[in-house]
Amino acid sequence: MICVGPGTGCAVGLKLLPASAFPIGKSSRCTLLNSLVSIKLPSNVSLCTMDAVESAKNKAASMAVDLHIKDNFRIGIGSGSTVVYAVQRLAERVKSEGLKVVCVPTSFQARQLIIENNLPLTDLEITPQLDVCIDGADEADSSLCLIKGGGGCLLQEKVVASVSDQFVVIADYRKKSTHLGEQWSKGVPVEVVGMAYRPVASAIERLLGGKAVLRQAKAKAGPVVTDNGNLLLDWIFEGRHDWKAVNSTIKMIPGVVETGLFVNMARVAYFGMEDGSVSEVKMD
Ligand SMILES: O=C[C@H](O)[C@H](O)[C@H](O)COP(=O)(O)O
Repeated sequence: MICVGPGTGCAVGLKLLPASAFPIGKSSRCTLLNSLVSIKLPSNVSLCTMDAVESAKNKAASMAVDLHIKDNFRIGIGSGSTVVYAVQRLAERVKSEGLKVVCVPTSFQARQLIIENNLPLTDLEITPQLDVCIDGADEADSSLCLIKGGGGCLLQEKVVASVSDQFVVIADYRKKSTHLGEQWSKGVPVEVVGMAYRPVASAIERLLGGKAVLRQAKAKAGPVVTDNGNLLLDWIFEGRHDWKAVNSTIKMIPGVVETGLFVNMARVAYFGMEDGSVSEVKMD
C-alpha cells in the first residue's frame, strides 16, 4: 500500500484502487506503479509505505519492552496493532532470557495475543497491582495526554493502566502531536451504557460543543458493542481544551462508563519515527 501526504503521510494525492481497476497483467501493473512512484514530489510532500509505519510501530514497541520489562514483572498488555509487536518482543525475551512474567490483558484481543504467544495469563482479581503497562495510543500531545479507544478498548485499558506503577506508551510518528486533534480527527471515544447513548450524546454536545456520534460497526449491522457490552460515542471536538476538565465533565454525565482521555497517566512514550529512529518523550 502506498500513501502520499504532507509530512505525516495521509493519502491526499493518490486514490488507492484494487488491482481489478487496472485490467492489465501483474508486471504491467508493477511498471505503472514504478512510474507513479518515480514522479518527483514537491519538498513538503513525502512518500511513505505502510511498511514504514509498521516498522515504526515495531521499533517503538521493542524499545519499550527492552527498557521497561524486567524479570518477575507483572505486566499490563494494551490493545491495538502496535501492542502486537510488544507482545512478540516480550515472548522473544521470555524465551531467550528465561524471564518470569505474568500478563494482564486489557481486551479480548490482548488476551488472545497473550495466549497465542504462550505468555502466562492472569487477571486483576489474582494480580491487582502491576509493575508496568505497555499500550498504544491514537494520539498523544506534548504532555502525554492521550486519546485512546479508536479500537474500542478504552475501559479495561484505563483500569489496567491505573493500577500499574509505570504506564508506557508506544506508537508510530502519526500519533505524535503538540495538541490533541492535530492528527487524530475521529474524536474522543466515550463508552456508554446502551440505553443512555442519546441523552449522553446530547449532554456532551450541550456542555462541550462539537458532535457526539454513535460508532457504527463495519462488518455487522448496527453499532459497535465493546468487550464490556456497552456502546461507543465518538465526540468530534473543535479547538483546544483543558482535557482534565473535559474528562471530568464527560464522566459526570449519567450513563457514561469511561472516556478515552488518559490525562496525567503516561510518564513515558516511545514513538517510532519516519526516519527509522525512536523518539522518547518523558514527563518529569
Ligand atoms: O481501542 C484501542 C486502543 O486504545 C489502542 O491502544 C489505540 O487505538 C491504538 O491502537 P494502534 O496501536 O492500533 O494504533
